[in-house]
Amino acid sequence: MDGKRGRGSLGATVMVTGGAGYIGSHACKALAALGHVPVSFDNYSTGWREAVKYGPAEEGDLRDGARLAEVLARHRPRAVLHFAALSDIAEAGRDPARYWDTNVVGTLRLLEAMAAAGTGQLVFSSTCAVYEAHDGRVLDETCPLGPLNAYGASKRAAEDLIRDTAAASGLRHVIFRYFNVAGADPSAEIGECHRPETHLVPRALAAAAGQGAGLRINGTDYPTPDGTCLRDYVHVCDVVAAHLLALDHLQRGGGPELFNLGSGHGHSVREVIAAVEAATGRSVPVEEGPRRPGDCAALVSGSARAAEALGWTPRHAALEDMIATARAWHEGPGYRR
Ligand SMILES: NC(=O)c1ccc[n+]([C@@H]2O[C@H](COP(=O)([O-])OP(=O)(O)OC[C@H]3O[C@@H](n4cnc5c(N)ncnc54)[C@H](O)[C@@H]3O)[C@@H](O)[C@H]2O)c1
Ligand SMILES: O=c1ccn([C@@H]2O[C@H](COP(=O)(O)OP(=O)(O)O[C@H]3O[C@H](CO)[C@@H](O)[C@H](O)[C@H]3O)[C@@H](O)[C@H]2O)c(=O)[nH]1
Repeated sequence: MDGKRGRGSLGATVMVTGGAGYIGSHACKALAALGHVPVSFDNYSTGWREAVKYGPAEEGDLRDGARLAEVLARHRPRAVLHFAALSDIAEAGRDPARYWDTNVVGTLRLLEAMAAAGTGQLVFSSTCAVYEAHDGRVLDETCPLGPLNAYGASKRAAEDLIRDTAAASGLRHVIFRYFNVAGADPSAEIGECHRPETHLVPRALAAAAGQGAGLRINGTDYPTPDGTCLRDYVHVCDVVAAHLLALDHLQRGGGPELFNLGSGHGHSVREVIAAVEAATGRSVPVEEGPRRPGDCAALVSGSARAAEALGWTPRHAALEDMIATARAWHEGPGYRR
């Protein structure tokens, strides 16, 4: 995995909240490959125990301040990568309180515990769902905030909480707003697996493999070239590489930063389906359904700021690369069927 772009000093302990999840497990693998010790902190609500295999596993809930304090005191990490969250856009619309509880209250508990333990570096996973809908326009970090949905609202609140806390305490932090993360570890050791799965790429792969009832396209009447939503897909290994660069930035004494992470290209739902069909040689059975609440027509990233400040460029920006690695994971022995 090419997380080796960010080097930093060897042997640092880094706490990874959500280390059993999709992106967090890839971060743990990349950290361990560089000689760091990734301590996963996870309650396994959407993640998997067997994905925690690159460092110590600490079971715990973000909202449990005493448990966080105990884990931070024992491992004394140099930094925290904070991935743990709930992130199902449709579910957030149905049950916003649960999202604010985990994503905002959980982040507050983490910040309190870090302050008490003297852990002074944080990298936070935010989302492009914090932006206002600007259909067709490339979104950079200066674009007005919406947010687009209740999930985005909880992430925006968590961002504000981090910024206010940092201003008062000197906590050094980097906030990343990811676009749509896709793909898998090229060795197919780990990958994306949620139950239920809501994300387009794994759902299309499952449909191509004849698993489940086929794929519903959420809306075909958007003002886009083929009527379906355009999203900016970014490879999970590129996202992780940016986190390693952020850790270097913080370790060098770098100040607070906010960066989008995307590949800079919009792909429609129909294009993703066609790419899955091309990769698998199988057709994806689809039905056309209504729009999904909380969606907008287009979300495409401008990531110039991360390139300039961190030297980050996506190395796997081609959709085919994301689908090939996701497919290898989906069809390989590690996938949970
Ligand atoms: N996947 C994407 O496309 C995407 C895009 C933008 C932002 N993000 C953000 O990136 C982060 C990681 O996303 P992911 O796709 O890996 O999600 P995921 O669901 O695979 O991983 C989240 C992990 O957090 C854990 N978790 C949830 N609530 C917890 C709690 N209260 N205490 C402890 N652990 C808890 C889960 O068990 C899981 O292992 C999230 O913050 C998400 O909002 C993801
Ligand atoms: O069965 C499906 C699944 C998805 N979609 C559509 O495909 C697009 C991508 O959806 P999905 O893969 O579910 O990702 P998002 O819901 O956009 O959410 C991801 O991307 C967001 C940024 O856009 C992040 O904020 C979230 O954390 C992350 O989960 C959207 O237009 C969906 O409506 C379908 O049409 N059918």
